Amino acid sequence: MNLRLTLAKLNARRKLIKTFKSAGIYRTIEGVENDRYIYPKIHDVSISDNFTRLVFSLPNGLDPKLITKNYFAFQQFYGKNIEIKGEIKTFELIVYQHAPSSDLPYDYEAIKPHIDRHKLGIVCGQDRNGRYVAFDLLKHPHILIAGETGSGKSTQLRSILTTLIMTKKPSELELYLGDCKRQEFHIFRKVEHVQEVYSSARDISSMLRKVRSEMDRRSKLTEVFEVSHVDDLPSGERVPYIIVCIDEFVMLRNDAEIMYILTEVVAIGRSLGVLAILSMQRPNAKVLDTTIRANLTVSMGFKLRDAIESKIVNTPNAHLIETAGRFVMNSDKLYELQAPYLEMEEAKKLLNPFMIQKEK
Ligand SMILES: Nc1ncnc2c1ncn2[C@@H]1O[C@H](COP(=O)(O)OP(=O)(O)OP(=O)(O)O)[C@@H](O)[C@H]1O
Repeated sequence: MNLRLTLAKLNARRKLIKTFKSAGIYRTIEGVENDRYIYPKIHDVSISDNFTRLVFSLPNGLDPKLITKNYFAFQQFYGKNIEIKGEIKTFELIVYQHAPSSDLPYDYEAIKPHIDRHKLGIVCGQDRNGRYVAFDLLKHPHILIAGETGSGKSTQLRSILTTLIMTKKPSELELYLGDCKRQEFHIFRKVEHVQEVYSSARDISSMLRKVRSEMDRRSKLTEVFEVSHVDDLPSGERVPYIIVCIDEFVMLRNDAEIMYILTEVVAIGRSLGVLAILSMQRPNAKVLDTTIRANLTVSMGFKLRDAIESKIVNTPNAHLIETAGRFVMNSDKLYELQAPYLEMEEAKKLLNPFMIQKEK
């Protein structure tokens, strides 16, 4: 092996041990004279043109959440362009040479194969290697999208909803949309999948009451047919998935009934095929410090204002993002992704075939 590569690997390994030390990622065994520290074990270091990859595993008994909590320490040592994969014991730290591309025009044909693998595929964006990342909303139910004004969260909502509409039939998916800023969802109003689009708290409240009574009905159906998920109902009883999507839902925080129903949706909706996507500009611990937060299993943190907001949203370092459309996603794993850019006019064109005449 060439000497330069060996040295580079040794350096990367040393830096990782320093990171563990400075972030307190180790187990302490208290001894009579001296305490002993057990650090994670580094199994492999590989270096390619574009990235360095380090694989390590935690000593038994060490809380894996320490890794996500100390994401900043990894960035302090390795720079901003890193990604950490892994869940319980074994993790991969990938240190990239370059930031992800900031130019990713929305391309339905390129996205489709990635979401077709899932029952209810959600397109997220591309990672640094140009790979699309998508997930199944049924497996990771309920999404929080946060970001300050101009960070790209409405564009992301638009791309997620447009993609869902293009991939699912109206008999498979129903959308209930709350547009508190009255800016975003008008383009979906006439789409066949869209049951309702409302802006005022009063209307959104009555829309959510309908969703709740549908949840009650589905709950009874699952009891009668003794199944644990609506997908397992007999074919004659199958129901479409429902997605409740509310842009800037913090504006509704004073409406107790709305918050109550949203809490119910995120707490029990999954097995009933009722899922939520909520967005907010200013993450607010009061609004999120409830059952709602605990049940939103995916967070997408676009540019946030400060470290406190990044912490509330659970997307470390989202406040350090500099580019619109870039975000940190936390769905068990952390990703840094670039969202597809879908302009309003382009979305309208894509939605055109799904428009129907509706009563006012
Ligand atoms: N995925 C993207 N790729 C490149 N540029 C983007 C992307 N998303 C958004 N932008 C740029 O950022 C601008 C603002 O985007 P967007 O309206 O989605 O932000 P926002 O966070 O929803 O802001 P607001 O809360 O004010 O509505 C867009 O007009 C566009 O120029």
